[in-house]
Amino acid sequence: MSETQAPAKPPADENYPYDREALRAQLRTLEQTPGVSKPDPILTVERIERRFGGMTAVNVEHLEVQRGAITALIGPNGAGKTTFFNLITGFDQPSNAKRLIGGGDAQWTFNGRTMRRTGASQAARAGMVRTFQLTKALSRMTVLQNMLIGANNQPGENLFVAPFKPLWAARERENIERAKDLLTRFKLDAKIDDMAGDLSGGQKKLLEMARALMSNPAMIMLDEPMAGVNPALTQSLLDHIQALRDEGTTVLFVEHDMHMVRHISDWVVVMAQGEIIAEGLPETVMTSQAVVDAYLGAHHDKDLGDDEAINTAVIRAIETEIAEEVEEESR
Ligand SMILES: Nc1ncnc2c1ncn2[C@@H]1O[C@H](COP(=O)(O)OP(=O)(O)OP(=O)(O)O)[C@@H](O)[C@H]1O
Repeated sequence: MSETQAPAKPPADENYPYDREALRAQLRTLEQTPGVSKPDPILTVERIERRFGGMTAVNVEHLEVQRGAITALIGPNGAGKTTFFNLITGFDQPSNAKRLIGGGDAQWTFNGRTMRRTGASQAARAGMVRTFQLTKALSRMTVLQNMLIGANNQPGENLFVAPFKPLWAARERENIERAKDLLTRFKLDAKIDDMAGDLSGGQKKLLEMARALMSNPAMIMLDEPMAGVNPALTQSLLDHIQALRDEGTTVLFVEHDMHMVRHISDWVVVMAQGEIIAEGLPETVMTSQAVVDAYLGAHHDKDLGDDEAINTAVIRAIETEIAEEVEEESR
């Protein structure tokens, strides 16, 4: 699909009015408290827990993600954001998962479908795909081969289709066409036959995003899309994310870059020590006392070394915000 072509709406969202301002106006009326109900949630999470030994990495009581919005999930290092992503997309299982005998009561509903112990490929088929903090482009495969892995109607996966060449050949052609359209859109078409390992860090991020879109998901979950991306590609990534939302894809992303969070998100969810501690509009939530305490509290007894540079930037961003707010109030 070229940038000028009308985008195909995901079928799951055909009734959603993709009007950003109307959506934002709706969100502005919501109470800014953890677990607040959304007008039209695509994802609703109930009581999901993940413990590693004696440590609770995730303990989310209730969270709703608004359909058609860009929601940022932020929080200090170790807050549980990636683990939460892993649980929701079936890359990990909750410690309180429902089992036949015993087990807990973790449950989440995606697009009207109840998920409990769903595997990653089932989650992707349900319309929920994710990217990873460290890009997972398969470096010894070409860019096109990487894209084809992202298609969820791979002919070889289906035992009934695989023996019938005309059927799978048609699907293969369809997938290649879609891959080419997406690569054009992400300006990677010239690299189609290159090895993925030869792409720059930023291009690998774009490839991962493009690959995730091969299955035309209703929701894309991006884990730190900006990490390691050079400034030249930053704007292009931001534009792509906004374009996805404008086409009706729900976006949930984890990010440490506060500029990006403020710039593109419609709603912000804040995690600390595994729990959702705040939710709200990007312009206000980051100045809430609970959020400031979570960021500063997580590090008050710690020497911030070089490897904590990202985190330090987050803290600085929040401190600047507070200073600006105090200055404004004193005027
Ligand atoms: N496989 C694992 N085994 C043991 N502990 C784990 C495992 N995965 C995550 N943890 C721990 O769970 C907690 C939450 O980690 P997680 O990576 O989800 O946080 P995060 O908010 O994504 O952090 P960051 O912003 O640094 O990526 C951390 O204390 C981490 O050390």
